[in-house]
Amino acid sequence: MERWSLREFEAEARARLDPAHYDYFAGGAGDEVTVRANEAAFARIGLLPRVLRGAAKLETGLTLLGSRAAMPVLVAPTAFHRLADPEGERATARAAAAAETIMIVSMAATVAIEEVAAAAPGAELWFQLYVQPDLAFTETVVRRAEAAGCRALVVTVDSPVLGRRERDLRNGFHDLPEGLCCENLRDGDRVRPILMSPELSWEHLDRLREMTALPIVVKGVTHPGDARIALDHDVSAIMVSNHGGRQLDTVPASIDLLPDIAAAVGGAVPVLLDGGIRRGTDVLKALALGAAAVAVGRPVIWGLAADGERGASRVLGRLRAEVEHALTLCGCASIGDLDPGMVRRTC
Ligand SMILES: Cc1cc2nc3c(=O)[nH]c(=O)nc-3n(C[C@H](O)[C@H](O)[C@H](O)COP(=O)(O)O)c2cc1C
Ligand SMILES: O=C(O)C(=O)c1ccccc1
Repeated sequence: MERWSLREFEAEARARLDPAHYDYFAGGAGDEVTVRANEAAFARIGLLPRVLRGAAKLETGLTLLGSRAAMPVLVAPTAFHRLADPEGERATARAAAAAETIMIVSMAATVAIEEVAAAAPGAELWFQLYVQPDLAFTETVVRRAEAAGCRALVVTVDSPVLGRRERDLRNGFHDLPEGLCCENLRDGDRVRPILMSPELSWEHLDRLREMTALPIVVKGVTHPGDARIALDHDVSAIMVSNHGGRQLDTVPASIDLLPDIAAAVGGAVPVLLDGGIRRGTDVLKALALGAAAVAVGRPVIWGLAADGERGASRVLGRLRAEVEHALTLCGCASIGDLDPGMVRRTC
């Protein structure tokens, strides 16, 4: 099958995946209003290219919290990669290393963080954490991530409880198949369940701040007021995200939330964004509106399910090529040349 765009990988992945697993990856909460909004919102924003700027040499690289990335597109943390490919997160990490970008490894990975790091020596890895009510156990997970060489902690804060995903309920999908588990949750001879806790508060973030010297990224901020509070808690970056529409349904598209959050943060820390990025032009729109970089979730899974490590590599490579092409067409020599004046709301 020809794969000219990220969307074509989804069709191939769907044909190969167990339908219940496809639904788990693709689906979201409630009526999936937010899932659809994330992608649709990009189509309502236009790009205004600048001309005759003599931008010959292109530079798409950046440094984020001390990690180098060759493009402003990171791999978002997504769970259960071994449902998509037997190599699972090892394959994804190798693909991220080949694309010279950062992979945020999910706490719910089906390969242990140490093994992911060992499988992809060149990869820049960050670790996504759900703070567990048992802070001592949380600390053991943090220590593992540090020892494996992860360079930042991405703390997901949009999940005081898991979103209600009706596709999963309909399919009866609630457990990993025999032989797969969340390897980062091993505790002696058992594997703990990942707990979502409505009791989590900024105090837990402060405890985490004392626990580790790693930069902390808060993932799942949608309200500008929370972005301001996060700055008072010494976070190193803020990630605007509605969890790909999988938590609270009807949260607006993340790209539509970005301008207010970028204004609230005022450049104090980098603002990252995920949700609905499917094209290089989407990346440019997010950067023009104030994001330092974006992350992609589902497209990487579709690449992995379609063709393993090679598929994930191709997804990231295609996005990089699209970013370069769109930047050139916009008259930009680097991502720093993008500004809010280059985007226009079209409806
Ligand atoms: C199948 C799947 C699993 C996910 N698992 C996690 C997770 O373990 N931790 C987390 O913080 N976010 C998780 N997310 C959310 C992603 O990090 C990201 O916010 C979202 O996928 C971005 O939207 P996109 O898929 O449109 O790119 C998951 C998303 C998907 C689709
Ligand atoms: O499915 C998800 O979106 C997710 O974040 C998650 C949370 C806990 C375990 C597995 C996945």
